[in-house]
Amino acid sequence: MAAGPGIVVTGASGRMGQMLVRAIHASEVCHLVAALEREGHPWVGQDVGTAMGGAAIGVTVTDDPVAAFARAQAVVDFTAPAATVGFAALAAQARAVHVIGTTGLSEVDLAAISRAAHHAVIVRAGNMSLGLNLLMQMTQRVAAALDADYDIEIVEAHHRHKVDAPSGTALMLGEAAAAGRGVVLNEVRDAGRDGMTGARRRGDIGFAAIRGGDIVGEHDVIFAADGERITLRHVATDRSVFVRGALRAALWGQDRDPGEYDMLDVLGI
Ligand SMILES: NC(=O)C1=CN([C@@H]2O[C@H](COP(=O)(O)OP(=O)(O)OC[C@H]3O[C@@H](n4cnc5c(N)ncnc54)[C@H](OP(=O)(O)O)[C@@H]3O)[C@@H](O)[C@H]2O)C=CC1
Ligand SMILES: O=C(O)C1=N[C@H](C(=O)O)C[C@H](O)C1
Repeated sequence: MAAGPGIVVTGASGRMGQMLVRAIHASEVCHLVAALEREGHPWVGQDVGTAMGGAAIGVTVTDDPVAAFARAQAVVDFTAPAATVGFAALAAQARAVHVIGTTGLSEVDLAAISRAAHHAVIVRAGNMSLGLNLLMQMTQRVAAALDADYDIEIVEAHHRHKVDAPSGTALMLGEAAAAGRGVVLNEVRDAGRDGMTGARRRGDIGFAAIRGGDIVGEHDVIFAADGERITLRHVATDRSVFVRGALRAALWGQDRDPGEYDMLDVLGI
């Protein structure tokens, strides 16, 4: 008899997807009901274990989200914005908990996700690790304690394959800093400096992105004043921290009321 909630992994061939499939297959508190890939993907129709280069695990990769979600209690989704918005509506129809790790979502995407959350539980976070969510709280506290003499800059580094910037995590940290300071991030956000930018505007929150090699995810929040500087730093060295958080969210979301939640809710911090 399979243990715990049944979970669908979307984007099963991706960096996060493959780690999630392995973790759920090895878990004693949940089980894998389906591995989803897009139509035409070479893995569709193969056993997901074999497709990943290992032993068969008895779950065939499918391109049919409706049938997959109908058998699931949770959908764990680290894909791309267009896919995630579609999955949110389908997961809500199936009343499955939708755990969203996908970043790069637009305001329009977020509004669609909020609509889906009227009917089902959605847990969404740009970073699912415990350490980063703690750093977010610290960022808010430090920002609340300091005035705008302390320039806030957020520097993030990721692998060469990452397609969005600033990272979802950097934006979460920016929101936390803005909340601490009592301002609206969109009114003070300064991302992508290049050329004759002029001097830094007092009160802005700046973002800078580094892309290279296999960097998993590194974030610095810098509070720079005349004569001193504070740096809060989180370094992820292994994607397992995100996998752990996502599965914790999938379990936590069972039997909750419909709505939008984040990792602070899940972690209770
Ligand atoms: N919140 C968090 O803690 C974390 C968030 N992330 C985020 O998760 C996302 C995925 O990251 P990562 O695993 O590194 O990326 P990958 O590119 O390795 O994997 C993405 C997967 O999603 C699939 N996919 C993309 N578009 C669609 C679509 N329209 N329909 C169906 N499947 C689709 C891809 O398939 P195909 O190859 O066919 O395109 C691929 O299998 C990113 O947004 C990243 O920022 C990552 C780590 C942690
Ligand atoms: O794309 C990634 O890899 C990651 N994306 C997330 C983000 O955009 O912040 C989380 C993590 O940093 C890894």
